[in-house]
Amino acid sequence: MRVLVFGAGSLGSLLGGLLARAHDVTLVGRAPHVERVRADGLRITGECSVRVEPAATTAVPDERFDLALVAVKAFDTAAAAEALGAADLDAVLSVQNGLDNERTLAGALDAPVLAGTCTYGARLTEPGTVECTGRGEVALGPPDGGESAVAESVGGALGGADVETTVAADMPRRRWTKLSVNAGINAVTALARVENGALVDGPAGETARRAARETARVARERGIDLADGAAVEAVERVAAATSANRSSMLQDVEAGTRTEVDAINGAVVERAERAVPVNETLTALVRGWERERGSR
Ligand SMILES: NC(=O)C1=CN([C@@H]2O[C@H](COP(=O)(O)OP(=O)(O)OC[C@H]3O[C@@H](n4cnc5c(N)ncnc54)[C@H](OP(=O)(O)O)[C@@H]3O)[C@@H](O)[C@H]2O)C=CC1
Ligand SMILES: CC(C)(CO)C(=O)C(=O)O
Repeated sequence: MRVLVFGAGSLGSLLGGLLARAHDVTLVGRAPHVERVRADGLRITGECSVRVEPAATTAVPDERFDLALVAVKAFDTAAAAEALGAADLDAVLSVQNGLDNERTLAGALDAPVLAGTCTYGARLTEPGTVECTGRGEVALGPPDGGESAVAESVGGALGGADVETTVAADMPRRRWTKLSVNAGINAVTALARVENGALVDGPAGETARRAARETARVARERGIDLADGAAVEAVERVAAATSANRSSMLQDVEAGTRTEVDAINGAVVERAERAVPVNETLTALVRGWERERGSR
C-alpha cells in the first residue's frame, strides 16, 4: 500500500515507522524532524526497535495514496483536511483522540473516512527518533459502526505490518469508552500536575471517575450502550496500567502548548442534554489556563 501519514509527530512517526516495514510510507511533518528522517532514516526505540527509511516531506504531495493516516492534534484536523485535498486518496483513517475528527475529515474529503482508537504510546525524543512508550493496538472501523470492505482492507494493511489491529464493528462504543478515559484522566492530571497512577487511590481519583460517569451518561443519551461502571472501570484500568505516564494534557500544560480539551471534555459538554458539571468545570479551568498562557 502507499500510505501518507499526516502529522509525523509522536504517534504519526511511530505508526508510520511501523507501517514502513511493509508499505511505501510518506511522512508529512515539520522540520527538523522531516530533514533528519530524509538524511538518516527514522529510528523507533523503546518497546519496539526499528530503523526504516520512509519518504518525508512538509507538504502533501499531489499523488495517489491508498491510505492517509491522520495523526495531528484535534485542533489541527480542519487544516489537515484542507491540506489532504491536494492528494488523491482511497481511504482516510484518524487515530486521534477526541470525537469530531472523522466528521471534520469527511466533510472536506471525498474518500471514505474510518474512525480509529489507538492505545500505542509514542514520544518524539529528538528529530529522527521516536520512542514507543507502550505497545497497544489500533481498533478501526466505520465511524457509525458496522462493517465495510475499506475497513477490512485498511485493517489488513496495518496487521500485515505487524501493527496490532482490530477491525471493529462497534467503533461508536469504543470511541466513547476512550473518550471517558481521556475525559477522566487528562484534564484532572493536567490540573493536579500528577502522574496517571495518582488517580488510582489518590484524592483526585473521584473527580476522574465522575467525569467518566458523566461521559458515559452523555453516550447513552446518544444511543450508545456504555454503562457508568464500564467507563469507570476503563479509567481505573488505564490509570493503573499507565501509572508512571504523564498524560498528554499534562505534558501540553508543562510545555505551555495548547491542549485537546475542546475535543475531549469540551466535546462531552457540547453534546450533553443535561448539566455535566465536572466536565464543564474541567473544560473551563483548562481553557482558562490556555487563555492565560496565550496558547488558545
Ligand atoms: N502520542 C501518543 O502516545 C498518542 C497520541 N494520540 C492522539 O494522537 C494525536 C497526535 O498526538 P501526538 O502524536 O502526541 O501529537 P504531536 O504533537 O506529537 O504530533 C502531531 C504533529 O503533527 C504536526 N503537524 C500539525 N499540523 C501540521 C501540518 N499542517 N503540516 C505538517 N505537520 C503538522 C505537528 O507539528 P506542530 O506541533 O509544529 O504543529 C506535530 O509534529 C492526538 O489526537 C493524540 O491525542 C492517541 C494515542 C496515543
Ligand atoms: C490513555 C492516556 C490517558 C495515557 O496517558 C492518554 O491517552 C493520554 O495521555 O492522552
